[in-house]
Amino acid sequence: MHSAAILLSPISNFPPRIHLFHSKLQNFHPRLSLYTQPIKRMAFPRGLGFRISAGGTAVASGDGGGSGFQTLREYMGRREEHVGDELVVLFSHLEYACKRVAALVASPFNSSLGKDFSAAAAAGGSAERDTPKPLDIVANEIILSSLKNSRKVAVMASEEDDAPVWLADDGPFVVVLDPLDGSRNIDASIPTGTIFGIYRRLAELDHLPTEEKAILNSLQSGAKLIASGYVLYSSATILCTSFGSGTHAFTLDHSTGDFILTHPNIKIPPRGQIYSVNDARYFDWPEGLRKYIDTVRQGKGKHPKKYSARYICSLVADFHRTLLYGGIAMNPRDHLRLVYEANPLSFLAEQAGGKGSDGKARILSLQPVKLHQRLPLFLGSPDDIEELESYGDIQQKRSCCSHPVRSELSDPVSFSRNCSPSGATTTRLMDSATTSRLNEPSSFLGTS
Ligand SMILES: O=P(O)(O)OC[C@H]1O[C@](O)(COP(=O)(O)O)[C@@H](O)[C@@H]1O
Repeated sequence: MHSAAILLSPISNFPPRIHLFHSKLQNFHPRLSLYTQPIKRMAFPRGLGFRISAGGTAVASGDGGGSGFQTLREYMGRREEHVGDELVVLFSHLEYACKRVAALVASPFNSSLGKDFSAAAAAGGSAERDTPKPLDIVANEIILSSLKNSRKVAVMASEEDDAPVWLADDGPFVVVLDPLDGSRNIDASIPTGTIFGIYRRLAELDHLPTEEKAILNSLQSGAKLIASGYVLYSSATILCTSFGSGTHAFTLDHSTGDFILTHPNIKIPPRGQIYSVNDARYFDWPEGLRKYIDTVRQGKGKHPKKYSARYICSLVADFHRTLLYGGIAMNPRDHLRLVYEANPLSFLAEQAGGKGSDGKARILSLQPVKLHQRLPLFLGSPDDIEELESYGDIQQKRSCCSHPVRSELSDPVSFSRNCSPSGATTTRLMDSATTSRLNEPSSFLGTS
C-alpha cells in the first residue's frame, strides 16, 4: 500500500510533509506527475508546467506562457502590468508569509493560540517558556518578519499594533494590514483572511522624526493606494489583488506553493440579490437602513426580486462572496477600520466596478486622521449601494471619528503641514479636539 507523500516546493517554504492522496483513491504511479489528471481536466492547452524533483517534490516549471496558466509572479512580470521589480519582491515575501498563515490557521495545534491573550499570559510565562500568543499576534509576527526580510518596506502599520513599525529608511513602500481578520471564528474553522494595502513611501517626509513619519506615511488616503489585496483562508486559499488595473484572484496550489490566476479581471455584478449584515442589530439600526432591508427582502426594491441574507461574520469571506456574486456586504456600526480594512477592500471593489462607501461618502475620498479609526462600511454592487444610499439614514451611529476629513488633506505635504504631530499650523478641516492634540504623536494612534 502506497501513499503519496508530497514535499511542498521550496518556493512555498512549507516545512511539513503533506499526504494528499491515497493510492487507492488515485491511480498513483510514483514516477508520474501527481497532477496529470487534475491538470488535464482543467484543459490547459500546452504542456503541464510541472516537473517532479528528486524526492518526489512537485514543482511548477515556471513556464506560465507555455503551460496555459499563470502564477502570481508571472502575472506581475507581464509587460502590461508594469508593477516593477521592487513590488514583485515585496509580494513574494507577502505571499510567503500568507502561506505560513494559511498553514497556521489550518494546523491542529492552533487551538491554544486562538485563546484570549490575557488568559494565556496569566497561565503561561515561565522563564523557559514563551507565553502563548493568540493567533492574530502570531500572524502579525509572521508577516512583519517577512516584510522586514524583503527590505522593500519602510513602515508597516498593523491593526494588531498600537503604533506603526519603522523597518527600513530606504524601503520604497508602506504596508498597512489586518493580519488575521475574523480570528474569533477560528475554533469553528470558519474562514479568516489577511487584508493589506500598499502605498509608496512619502520621500518628502524623510526628514521627520521616525515616529512621526511612520504615522504620517501610514495615514495616506486610500486614493493613493498603489496595490491592495486580501488572502482568504477557506476551503481554498485565495489571494485577490489589484495593482490599479482590475481585480484578480489567484488560488493557492498546495502541491507547488504557487498562487495560480483563477479569476482574472473580476467584474462585480451591477446588482446582486444578497445583503450581508449582522441582522441581530436590526433594532439598533437607523430608520433608513431598516427600511432598505425590509424593502429588498420583500422584493420591493428597484430590483424586483427578494433578496437573501448571507452573513459569515468574517469580513474577507463576506467580501469575497460579494465580489463574485454581487449584493452588499455591510457593517453599519463604527466597527471596521478605515486604514486596514475599508481602504484596501474599497480599492478592490472599485477596481472590480463596485463601490465602497461609509454610507455618505466614497471611502477612498476620506483622509484618515487616526490609525485605528473605525467607521461604518458598505461594499458591493454599484446599483445596490446607490439604492441603499438613497435611503439616507443608514449609519448605525456616529462617533467623533466616523467621518474623517475629506481628501483636501490627501496631499501628504499639506497633510504633514496641517496634521503632523510637530504640525505648525491647524486646519479648518480639523475639529478643535483634533487640533489640540497636534503635539501628541500618540493622539494619531487611537480609535476615537
Ligand atoms: O459584530 P459585527 O458587527 O457583526 O462585526 C463582525 C465583523 O467584525 C470582524 O470580525 C472584525 O472584527 P475585529 O477586527 O474585532 O476582529 C469582521 O471579520 C466581521 O465582519
